[in-house]
Amino acid sequence: MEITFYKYQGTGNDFVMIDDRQQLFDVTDLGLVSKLCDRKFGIGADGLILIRNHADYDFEMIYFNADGSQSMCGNGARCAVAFSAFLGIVEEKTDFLAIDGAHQATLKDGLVQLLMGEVAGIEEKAEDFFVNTGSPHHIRLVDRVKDYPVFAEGKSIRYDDMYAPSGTNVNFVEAISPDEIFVRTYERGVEDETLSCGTGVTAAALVYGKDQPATEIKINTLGGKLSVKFTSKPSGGFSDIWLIGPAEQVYSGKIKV
Ligand SMILES: N[C@@H](CCC[C@H](N)C(=O)O)C(=O)O
Repeated sequence: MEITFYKYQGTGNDFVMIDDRQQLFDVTDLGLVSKLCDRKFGIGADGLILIRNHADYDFEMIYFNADGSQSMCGNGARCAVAFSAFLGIVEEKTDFLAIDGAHQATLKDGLVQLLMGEVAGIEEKAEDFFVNTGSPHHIRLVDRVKDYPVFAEGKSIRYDDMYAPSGTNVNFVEAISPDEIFVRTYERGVEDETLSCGTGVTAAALVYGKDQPATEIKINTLGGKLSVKFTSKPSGGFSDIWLIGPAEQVYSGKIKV
């Protein structure tokens, strides 16, 4: 059998995208997901996304990490919006469904603005923080993040007993100015540092932004620039959280499986 795929990237977080409106992809075949995401034996990607029809939404995004596990993916969702526009399913605005619920998004000139789910609050974890932005994120503020041992420290926190059994993603954040940060992320399910993580930078922006007057934080990642806008609630939670950044088709092809 051959599968037609499209490869997308959003600030270097890369995804195999499949138009699965015919529902031909076996979502229980996690070995196939891992194989397609394998950088040596498959196409190679941080994750795989299926676009399916949904009765109440423009489309449904089904996201898998490279190891076949599932969670919400912010950069993947931005790429799914761009891919759905490419397929002619949506134009400049969309309402779609993901694993964590309904999302709105707009697409203009290759830039996708994605409305994230509301965040109930930020948990303190000793000197660090934990936020769920659709996926779980541990946040640590550090100096000189470019020199930080992201893989070693990220892996150790990801597997710490406090997050067992499901684990967490881990973000290391350096303050650049009152409205700008640099974020590096160790991703659960990829089990490595990725060039950018959308739900991760969103969590980092909320943790950093809660102590700043700014309501929009500019984000630098190894894969490019994003920004996050939000409204703080008196309860300590956040609403109207927008993740903004580019999403691009890189190539398309067919793979024998
Ligand atoms: N890269 C994603 C996050 C994907 C999910 C994560 N690895 C998890 O399992 O929680 C993003 O852009 O948000």
